[in-house]
Amino acid sequence: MKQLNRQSSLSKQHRPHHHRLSLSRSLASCLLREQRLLFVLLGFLLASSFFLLYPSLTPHPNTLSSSARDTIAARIPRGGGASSVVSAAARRLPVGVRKPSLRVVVTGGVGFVGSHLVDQLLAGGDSVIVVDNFFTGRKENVAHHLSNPRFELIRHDVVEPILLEVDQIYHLACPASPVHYKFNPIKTIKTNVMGTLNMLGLAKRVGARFLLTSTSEVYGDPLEHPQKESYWGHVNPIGVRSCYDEGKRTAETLTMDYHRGAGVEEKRSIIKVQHYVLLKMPHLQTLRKQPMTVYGDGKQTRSFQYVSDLVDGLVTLMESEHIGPFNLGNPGEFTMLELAQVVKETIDPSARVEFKPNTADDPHMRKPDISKAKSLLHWEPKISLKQGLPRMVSDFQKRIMDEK
Ligand SMILES: O=C(O)[C@H]1O[C@H](OP(=O)(O)OP(=O)(O)OC[C@H]2O[C@@H](n3ccc(=O)[nH]c3=O)[C@H](O)[C@@H]2O)[C@H](O)[C@@H](O)[C@@H]1O
Repeated sequence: MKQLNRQSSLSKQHRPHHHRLSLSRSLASCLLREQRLLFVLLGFLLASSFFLLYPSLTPHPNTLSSSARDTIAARIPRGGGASSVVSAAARRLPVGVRKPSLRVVVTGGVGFVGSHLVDQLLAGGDSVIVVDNFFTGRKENVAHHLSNPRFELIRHDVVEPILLEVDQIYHLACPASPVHYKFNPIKTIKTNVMGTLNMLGLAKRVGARFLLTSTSEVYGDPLEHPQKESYWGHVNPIGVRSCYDEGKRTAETLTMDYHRGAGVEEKRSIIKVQHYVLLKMPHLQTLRKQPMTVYGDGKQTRSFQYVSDLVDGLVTLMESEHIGPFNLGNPGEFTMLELAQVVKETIDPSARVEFKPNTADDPHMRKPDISKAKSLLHWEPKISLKQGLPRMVSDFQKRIMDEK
């Protein structure tokens, strides 16, 4: 009996130990069960990330080779700033992952900005289709790509619909200088409205990204200085320039409406807008040995951007996940008289200035605020007016030679 009691007291003494043991066992088995689940989850994650990354890791025949990168670098003197494009592209892609080749449409691609953009896209390994009606653009601007199998040139007016299978659309087609857009104002507004509608319709149908090149003219004669993207502008809606200013503003409205609508109907379509301040320098007149025309008293201010900086900004914006508008301009502000002086100093000290009466609704000042592009796109122009002018001389001299 004593023994029995001792045993029962012993078993009582051992019970907490047993209890702890069984507790830790059940805890261990529970952990093991959970770990199993953890291992299953880990395996699933590894497998899915492998399959997601696999297509981009597979080398594509058209992906950027080191020699293609050299080609970009070799173009820097002509376009300038291309090295920053390579670094901008590299910034967004993980190490070892190459940019897949895309099919890209550039409307207005034989124009001044368009042709420099085409150079860069082809150098980056993309396939490019240019759609242009040759209103102001010239075939010579893209002649060096005609034998490239990744390049296609279509003579087409964007006011008519066009069907293409593409991944990205850069919509640049538009008469751009006052002389050209005032030449046929009805056609100018038709191009901006119907042309933009047609290209947006295409973007929606094929799920392509869309980028509209707007203009700083949407700010009109601004009452805010410098101009932020949030500024609504001060535009004469019935003046002689409104076919262009209001045309581009409507094009922006359409783009944002398609973006908002497309967010519901077509999730793949990411629509972007941008403004920029134009650079077309230097005065071709100086190179042609003609006097430089300065309208009004020449005290109106403008900002001038070197074309490669702009192209860099356009590509960076298209590749990013941000929706516009973005000011892609150079905040350096000059009066027209200061510009004429810089042109004289850098191109021809004997160049003369000829004053002419100013055109109606000419803006008094223009300077973009680019803080949004700087903080979100990590983009800013690199080439100043003084650095840009000499670089452009050889390019423009070649254009003048081609004209003869
Ligand atoms: O903000 C600006 O100043 C302009 O900058 C660029 O224009 P840009 O390259 O300077 O001017 P052009 O060399 O005249 O290029 C315009 C291109 O559009 C083409 N275009 C013009 C009119 C038209 O109806 N369809 C069309 O395809 C022209 O043939 C030309 O190739 C952009 O293409 C314009 O959208 C923008 O308005």
